[in-house]
Amino acid sequence: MPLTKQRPSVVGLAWADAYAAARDLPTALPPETVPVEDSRGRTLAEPVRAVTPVPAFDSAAMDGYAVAGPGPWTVVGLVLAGPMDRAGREAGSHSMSDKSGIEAVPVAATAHPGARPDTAKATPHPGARPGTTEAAHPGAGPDAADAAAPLVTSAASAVRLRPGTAAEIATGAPVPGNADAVLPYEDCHVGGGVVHGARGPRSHIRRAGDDVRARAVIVPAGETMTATRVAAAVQAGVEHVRVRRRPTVTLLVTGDEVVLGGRPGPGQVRDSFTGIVDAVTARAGGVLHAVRHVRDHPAELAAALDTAGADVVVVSGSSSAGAADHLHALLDERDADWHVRGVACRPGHPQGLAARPGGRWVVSLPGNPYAGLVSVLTLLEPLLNALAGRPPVTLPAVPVSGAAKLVPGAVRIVPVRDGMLLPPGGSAGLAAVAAADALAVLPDHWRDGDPAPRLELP
Ligand SMILES: Nc1nc2c(c(=O)[nH]1)N[C@H]1C(S)=C(S)[C@@H](COP(=O)(O)OP(=O)(O)OC[C@H]3O[C@@H](n4cnc5c(N)ncnc54)[C@H](O)[C@@H]3O)O[C@H]1N2
Ligand code: MOO
Repeated sequence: MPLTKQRPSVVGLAWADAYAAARDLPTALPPETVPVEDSRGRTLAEPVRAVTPVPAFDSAAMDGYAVAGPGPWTVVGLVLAGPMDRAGREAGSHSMSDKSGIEAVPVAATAHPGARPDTAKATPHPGARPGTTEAAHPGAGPDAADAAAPLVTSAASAVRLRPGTAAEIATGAPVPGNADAVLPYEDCHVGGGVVHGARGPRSHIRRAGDDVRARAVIVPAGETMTATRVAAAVQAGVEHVRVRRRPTVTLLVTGDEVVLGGRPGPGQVRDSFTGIVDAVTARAGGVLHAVRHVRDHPAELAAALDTAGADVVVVSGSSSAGAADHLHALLDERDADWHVRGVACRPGHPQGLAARPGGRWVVSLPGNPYAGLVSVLTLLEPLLNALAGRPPVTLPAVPVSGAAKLVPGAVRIVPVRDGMLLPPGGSAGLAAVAAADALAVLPDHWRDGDPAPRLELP
């Protein structure tokens, strides 16, 4: 850069105003519908509502016996977890006779091995209290498999137990209609096909809709989907969600001296920005579509700007006043609307944010790597958050300790670790910030121990 030009001074928009402009000016991209399984990291344009209640049906919370009326209870069958029509479809079905204690029930023609407690071997259930169980639960022995058909079904929602009867039941299986409770194996004992025990204070029945009612909001609009939220939505029968379109980013890496890969030769430097822009773009809900190297020639940069075809074009280098810095002139020629053109901060003051006609954005990063990182966090991240439809972020103010050389009329942005200032590096190096867990934005009135806005490092 020509040495005759004026020395750079820290002038420009206040840092907090620059951050707020990037965060508040853009409007969210339009919504689209995607399968819920693909929605992780996407921002909701509409709330996710339960399609089905959770649980979807009354189900057993414990392995044991579903009982109806006062005890003791004669065991009349076995209810397993599974598709509601599984037993009938797989094994053929018929109605249980009135003697069974169960009314109008489609049941399987073949018994589950060991389903009848009175034919089961006298082996205690592993979880049962010692001495309380004299007969076994399902799977007790092959002799039982040959026995006459008992109720073996998962269609228990259609099943109604008569008072004084019980159905052995698995956790998660649908509870027969008018069952009052499930007695866990541990709280009862079985002899001669009869369950003895007393109901405790809890029914051990999960009622349909206990967790979530149909149509209830599971995740509100504006929230970002996570793996946990996807799982909650899937559990409630959700198949598709309305999310904001992801903002797309193209990174134009300018500079004849910059190489995108390999070991730099004499006079060359290795690009520092691709990984940082990729990580922050993903964190903000966007997607880095393309990275292009652009030589220091105005026509080449002009062509790259005009063909980028992304919602946001990030240009590294070319932010300043040097003979090879063409970005500002090119954007002025293209009627760009500069919202930020220089920020009162150190490092990173030459950064900028412009809107091009047609709703596309340009973020200008200073070429010095630490300065560029500051600008990624000051302008690019809040811009992408807003385009992705995320709610505006108020940066946390976290106490910072140590000594810093403050900048009158501007902020100094410094690496911190566990709230302690680290020895500062220059604006061109990244080693100092590599030791940090965040950046602190120190105003010129900051004092040791004062809180300062915290920028999370990618
Ligand atoms: N006369 C003035 N000179 C400078 C000013 C000023 O206001 N007046 N500002 C200084 C500040 S502050 C910064 S920051 C830089 C900004 O420079 P540019 O954005 O124009 O970038 P370049 O001049 O192309 O490069 C600066 C420096 O960064 C290296 N660089 C560039 N791209 C990359 C990359 N992708 N990866 C790693 N390093 C990169 C480049 O090699 C240079 O060393 O201007 C000051 N000068
Ligand atoms: O601000 Mo420059 O961004 O000092 O290196």
